[in-house]
Amino acid sequence: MQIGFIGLGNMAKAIIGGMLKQNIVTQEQIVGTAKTETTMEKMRKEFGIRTAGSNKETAAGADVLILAVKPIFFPEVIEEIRDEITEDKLVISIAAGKTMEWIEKEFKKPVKLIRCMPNTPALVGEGCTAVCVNSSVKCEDEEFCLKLMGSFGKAISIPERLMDAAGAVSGSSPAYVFMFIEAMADAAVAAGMPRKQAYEFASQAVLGSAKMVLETGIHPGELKDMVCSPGGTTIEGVRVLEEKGMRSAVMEALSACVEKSKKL
Ligand SMILES: NC(=O)C1=CN([C@@H]2O[C@H](COP(=O)(O)OP(=O)(O)OC[C@H]3O[C@@H](n4cnc5c(N)ncnc54)[C@H](O)[C@@H]3O)[C@@H](O)[C@H]2O)C=CC1
Ligand SMILES: O=C(O)[C@@H]1CCC=N1
Repeated sequence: MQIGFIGLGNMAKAIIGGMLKQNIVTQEQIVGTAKTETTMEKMRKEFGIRTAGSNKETAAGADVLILAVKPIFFPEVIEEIRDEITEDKLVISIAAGKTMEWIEKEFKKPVKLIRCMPNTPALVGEGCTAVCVNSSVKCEDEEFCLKLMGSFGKAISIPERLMDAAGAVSGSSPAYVFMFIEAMADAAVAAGMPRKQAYEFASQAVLGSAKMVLETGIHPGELKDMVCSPGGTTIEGVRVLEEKGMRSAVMEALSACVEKSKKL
């Protein structure tokens, strides 16, 4: 089984790093291409994977081909590899916004196609990938894809109409969570804490809170109430967050993300 990557940027790196860490595939099974030789050299050094001389070569040698370039480059990449995509090959797109119907039309022929929306926490085995498939994909291909994407976190099948929402709440949301961690750490630094320690506290609090939601099944609102002692310190912060429109800001941000995805 050869896994090909077209595009070796942030997301491909996270997926490759995650797959190798979990021993789901070996370095010898991964081949990829990027725009520049510098990127490919870095990937060979960092992950020990192979790189090919062209996208065509990567596509030709791959049983499973992951398209990991920016959505805007899809037409030129598909044009380049079209002839190499035989009906036995599984093509996985991780691009935001590009529907399976649009991608298949670009290929100008039926393609065994899976659309995924991963996120960068894949790199540390805590990714979350939304998966949907087209009608050419067999049950065992979908199972295989869920296993592959599940090797570096969770993999969840969803209908394609939810892909834009998945992009916001999962694909993009790590960026918003990192901003939240930075902001909390900045406040701790302002209150005198050394920066390194501030990141440690803020990150562990986010990790622990997320675990509580996932593992206890208790509603996030109830978990919040458990932190707010009557007349205590936390509720003062909650009051300020409500006053500054934190929930609304987050909802507006994710809605903007969904809208942008629909336009890609
Ligand atoms: N970064 C993220 O957190 C996530 C990204 N995605 C999707 O993943 C895809 C890639 O995004 P990033 O990794 O963030 O982008 P990036 O800019 O970090 O990487 C893109 C890669 O594509 C390569 N590339 C560009 N044109 C090429 C061509 N003609 N042939 C071969 N390689 C080419 C570049 O050299 C680079 O290695 C996008 O479609 C994005 O929507 C999906 C989920 C999360
Ligand atoms: O910003 C982007 O377009 C990609 C898609 C999801 C996360 N990053």
